[in-house]
Amino acid sequence: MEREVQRVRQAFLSGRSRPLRFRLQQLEALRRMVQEREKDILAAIAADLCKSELNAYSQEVITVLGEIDFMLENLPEWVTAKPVKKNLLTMMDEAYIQPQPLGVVLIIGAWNYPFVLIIQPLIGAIAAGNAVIIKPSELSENTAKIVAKLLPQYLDQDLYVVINGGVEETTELLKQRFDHIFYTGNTAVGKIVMEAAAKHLTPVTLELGGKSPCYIDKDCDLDIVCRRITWGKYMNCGQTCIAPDYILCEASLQSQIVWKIKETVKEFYGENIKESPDYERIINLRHFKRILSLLEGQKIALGGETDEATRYIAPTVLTDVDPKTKVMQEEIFGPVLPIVPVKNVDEAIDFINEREKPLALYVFSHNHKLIKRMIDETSSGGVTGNDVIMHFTLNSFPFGGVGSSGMGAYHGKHSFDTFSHQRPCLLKSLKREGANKLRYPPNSQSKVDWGKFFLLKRFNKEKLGLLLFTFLGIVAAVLVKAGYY
Ligand SMILES: NC(=O)c1ccc[n+]([C@@H]2O[C@H](COP(=O)([O-])OP(=O)(O)OC[C@H]3O[C@@H](n4cnc5c(N)ncnc54)[C@H](O)[C@@H]3O)[C@@H](O)[C@H]2O)c1
Ligand SMILES: CCCCCCCCCCCCCCCC=O
Repeated sequence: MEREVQRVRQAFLSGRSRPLRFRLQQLEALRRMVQEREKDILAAIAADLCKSELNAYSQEVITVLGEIDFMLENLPEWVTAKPVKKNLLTMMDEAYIQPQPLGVVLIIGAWNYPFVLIIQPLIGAIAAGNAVIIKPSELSENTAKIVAKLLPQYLDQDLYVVINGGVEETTELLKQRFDHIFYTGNTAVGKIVMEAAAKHLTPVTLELGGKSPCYIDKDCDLDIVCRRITWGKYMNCGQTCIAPDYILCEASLQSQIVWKIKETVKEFYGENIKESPDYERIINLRHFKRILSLLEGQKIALGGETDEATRYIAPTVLTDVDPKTKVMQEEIFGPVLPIVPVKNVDEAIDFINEREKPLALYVFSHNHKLIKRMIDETSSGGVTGNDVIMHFTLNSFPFGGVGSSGMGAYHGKHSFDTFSHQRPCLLKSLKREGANKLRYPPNSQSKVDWGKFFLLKRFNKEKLGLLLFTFLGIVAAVLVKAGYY
């Protein structure tokens, strides 16, 4: 492992990942890979998650292709040095910020969207000029294998390396020194990653999870609300980091919500959900059993049917859920939707604020002021009003969590920034030494007064007179030199 990381570091130190032309060429090669090997990639995702190729394409490949196009279009502008405002002490100098690559980056992916969750950060890391080691999730083994097979056929083989394996390999990998670690997965492992990173003072981006609430106000169109929630909750069989985890609403709305979700489930997946190409399965038996255990003692208002052999769990809704029960203590990450009755929006806000900060928050209402209030008085990684999931699709947004749902963010320019160091560069001349005397010892009150003037723009009357006098002297000298006198 150590030798592998060394090999990637040597490739980075060769400097070839830095030129803009190289980065663009690698991103174009990555796009070619996705387009030419689309069938293989879709088949691998399908095998891992029992997902139709159409769904794999629209949930993963579209995002990847959109991100590459966006980078190719904007990267030439992002890599350029940006001049900054100067103060009176540096007004004659060159001052700019130069984004530079961090070095060797480790990307650790999760299994639930196994392709996009490693390739989207990879795009950002390449765009910023880094070398990258990618560790796909071992739970989505087909995607892990195809990525390890394809990447070396299209990208620089020493700069971008895939290492496959399980907990043992990841643990070994985390002992090495990286310049940044980008981890996607659960919060418990996030802590392990951060602890390992701390040993080398390596900065981390942690894309974690949590329970994303969904508040439904009584002033809204319940047909539309339930259609949108059904889409976001049962997509990928509920195994989406930003899926609505639970609903908060007035108790009287529950029966209508259940009825409308039931109708929508029928509309989306047909009478026989098991036969639907649009309904996925739980990733493995451990997660299947974990989700089933969340149903114990609950009032099942819809669904609840399961099949262990195929790891099928029907779209399920629970009503009158007690917040103290297990289903409300951990992220569900499956097709189970609890409804927790609250009296009003005040109680909903308190409910959210008494818990860990979620990755996403959803609010449904005709009342724009209520949505704004919910945003102002709570905290979450991202928010979508009157819909779910959709903020993920906008690459002008930073995507990430806050508090226990994560730290740092990516997508579009935010990925470029995450994998770059914003290096301040000040270029002075070796001339004009007279002006520098001000900061050299021995110090004096007069020097401090001039320092206050130059840096804080604060001056006393005496200094103002002197300054005016100096200024008039300079003007007179210029006029004399120009031949006016
Ligand atoms: N914020 C996001 O963008 C995002 C996206 C997807 C999933 N998630 C979250 O991830 C969670 C689901 O993913 P998961 O954690 O089950 O995925 P997972 O089991 O695939 O684990 C994620 C990665 O961590 C590694 N890992 C697991 N145990 C480890 C250990 N003990 N030491 C070191 N590395 C270890 C795995 O090899 C894998 O690469 C959910 O909480 C979900 O909300 C977040
Ligand atoms: C054919 C129509 C395209 C619709 C686009 C909808 C995109 C949904 C993307 C969902 C991906 C969510 C990934 C979240 C990562 C965390 O788990």
